[in-house]
Amino acid sequence: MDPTTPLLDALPRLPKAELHLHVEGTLEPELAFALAQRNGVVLPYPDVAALRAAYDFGDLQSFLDLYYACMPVLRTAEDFHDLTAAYLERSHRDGVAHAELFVDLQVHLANGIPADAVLDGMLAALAEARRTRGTTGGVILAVVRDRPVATAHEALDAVAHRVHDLVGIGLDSAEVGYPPALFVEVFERAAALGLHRVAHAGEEGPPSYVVEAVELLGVERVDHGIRAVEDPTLLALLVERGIPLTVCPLSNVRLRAVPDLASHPIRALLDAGVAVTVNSDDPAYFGGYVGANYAALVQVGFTAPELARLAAASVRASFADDARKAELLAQVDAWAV
Ligand SMILES: Nc1ncnc2[nH]cnc12
Ligand SMILES: [Zn+2]
Repeated sequence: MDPTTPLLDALPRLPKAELHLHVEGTLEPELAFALAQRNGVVLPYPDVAALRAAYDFGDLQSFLDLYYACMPVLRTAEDFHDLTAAYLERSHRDGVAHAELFVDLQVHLANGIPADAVLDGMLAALAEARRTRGTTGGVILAVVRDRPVATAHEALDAVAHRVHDLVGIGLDSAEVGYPPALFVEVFERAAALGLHRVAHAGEEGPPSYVVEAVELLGVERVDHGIRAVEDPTLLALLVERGIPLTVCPLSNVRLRAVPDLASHPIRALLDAGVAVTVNSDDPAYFGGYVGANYAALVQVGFTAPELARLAAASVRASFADDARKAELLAQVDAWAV
């Protein structure tokens, strides 16, 4: 027997929080075509096989082009419900007990979809998952940084009447050329509305973008953040302030942010004392849900106690309430291979 088999078999029983997950990045090709048919939308690919065959990315932008090309199939609250429900069901099988989902609201608004349809659909699926499986979580409004800043304010305007339905604000999409400094006012507004703050930084962009996200946007977590490894002063800042990174190993390989898993900086980040969590980013596109990301770490030598520490870090870094965190941390503690 492969010596890693018992650990791989036990991984789904390890309770996890998934903190870096784009709901639109869970759109499997089969669902994309089903929704296209339901809504009379034409996808720029003839069939599921052709769409899946296009999943060969050279960098973040080549992925984003395809990701945004699929988004027009999402039109109704039912669509957002079905997408979110499919993710929550799938990730439950990987042991996800708490999930915080990004949504690119600006893009849906630009496609003519009301904010309420997006949120109603997602929240209905989250409520069902809570009722039927005990899964907790929420929605993070992701600011699409390569669209005009005014449209980020419009997205905030569109949800201001129900801001309690969101857990936070984030920052995603094409990174290089769109530094966090451009979004100071948007994040100040979100903070005044009581939202938690996170931002993608240091995925493809330089370590200085991570510094800006921390110092100018006041983020509580950094999404990706892997290029922080290049700057010892920044690493010390992340450790001192206790700012976790939501790392997505398979995403980084698929988008060629790193050459391969063996050279991924996750080990160096952990050795530096940074709080690291493991997440799937856009699992429909990157070859695996969060379980596959943990399993990939097993292949590069991570042990059961190390994976349990990563899961515990994900719970601590989440925006779940203290009682829920304590409950999940006790479950992580009790996990045995
Ligand atoms: N990996 C990623 N980086 C930036 N924006 C994204 N939107 C969806 N996935 C993303
Ligand atoms: Zn992301």
